[in-house]
Amino acid sequence: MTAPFATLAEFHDVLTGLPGPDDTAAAAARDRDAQLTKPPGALGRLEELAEWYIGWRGDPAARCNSPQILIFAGNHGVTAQGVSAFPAEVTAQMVANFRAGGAAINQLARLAGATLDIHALSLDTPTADFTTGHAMSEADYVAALATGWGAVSPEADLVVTGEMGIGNTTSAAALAAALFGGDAGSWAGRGTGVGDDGLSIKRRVVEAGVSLHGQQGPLGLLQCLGGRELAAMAGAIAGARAHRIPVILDGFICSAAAASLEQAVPGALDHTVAGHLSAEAGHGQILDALGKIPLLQLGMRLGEGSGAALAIQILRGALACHQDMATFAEAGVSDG
Ligand SMILES: Cc1cc2ncn([C@H]3O[C@H](COP(=O)(O)O)[C@@H](O)[C@H]3O)c2cc1C
Ligand SMILES: O=C(O)c1cccnc1
Repeated sequence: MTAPFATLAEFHDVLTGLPGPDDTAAAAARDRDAQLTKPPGALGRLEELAEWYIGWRGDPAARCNSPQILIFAGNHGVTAQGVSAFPAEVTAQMVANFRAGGAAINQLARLAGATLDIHALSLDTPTADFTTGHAMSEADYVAALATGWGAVSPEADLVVTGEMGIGNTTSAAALAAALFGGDAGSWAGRGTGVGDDGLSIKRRVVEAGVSLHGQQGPLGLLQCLGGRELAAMAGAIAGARAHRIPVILDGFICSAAAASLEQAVPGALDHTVAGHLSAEAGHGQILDALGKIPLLQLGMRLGEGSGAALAIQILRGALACHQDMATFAEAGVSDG
């Protein structure tokens, strides 16, 4: 679908006007849950997950049959400062690997029966180094938001947003630091595995980025400190909501990009859940600030949408129980 915005101001307006959940469908889900053959609350978070999903789909009989995993790839000028354990060429090499089926996300997408769409965003033109200027011009930024928005398939019933971009944990750390405050350097983690020297550089880079751009508003911060793949994830998260498609967020980078939306328009992430808690330092702080409790905690720190892809099965478990369990009346089980 073509994006209904051509400027950042228009994107902000669109974000403000996106639909909310269907309270009637959510109430029907709550009502049915109370009749299912289990003690009240015994399925724990699966119960709220089913109600959340059904509310956003607006359909009491909703199932998750057609998940779509989107991977956006971008390159970062800031890598020249030595912030990653891997060279920038790896971004394009991994895009080729995704297309050939050889990455972790290919295996997890196949298991989930999800479509996997790869969008490489101007890999030959890295963003500008955010310690000296805006990472993206407004035109580049809006184009990336629009790519994300347009990548969402209206036929999907769930979206997972993932990314690939060497250097993007530095970008995400700077964005989170600027959005949430605190000691800027402490938002930097080891990413692909930088040593102590690399981590010191990262901390200084994050501090420099925050001191240069920290006065921007949330969507301006995504332009100044983010990357094309972060902007595209944000655009896809917003675009999914326009179709009433719930979203499972992935790790640190995805959550930082998503947080810009929530800071710009509170409630903008209500149609999302956190798929997992990444091992990257700072992810827990972002999720706490967003009020999101991750579904999984597996010590993963990969990105690519991998943690969120695994969480699809948790959502399916919630919906299978909700839709297919017998009620007390149907099964002839005495209720409490
Ligand atoms: C082979 C390989 C596959 C990956 N898949 C995801 N990432 C992850 O690591 C990168 C971020 O870490 P940093 O900021 O330290 O560069 C991103 O591309 C992210 O998706 C990968 C990284 C590598 C090396
Ligand atoms: O949590 C993530 O998204 C992450 C962490 C480290 C490296 N790449 C991605």
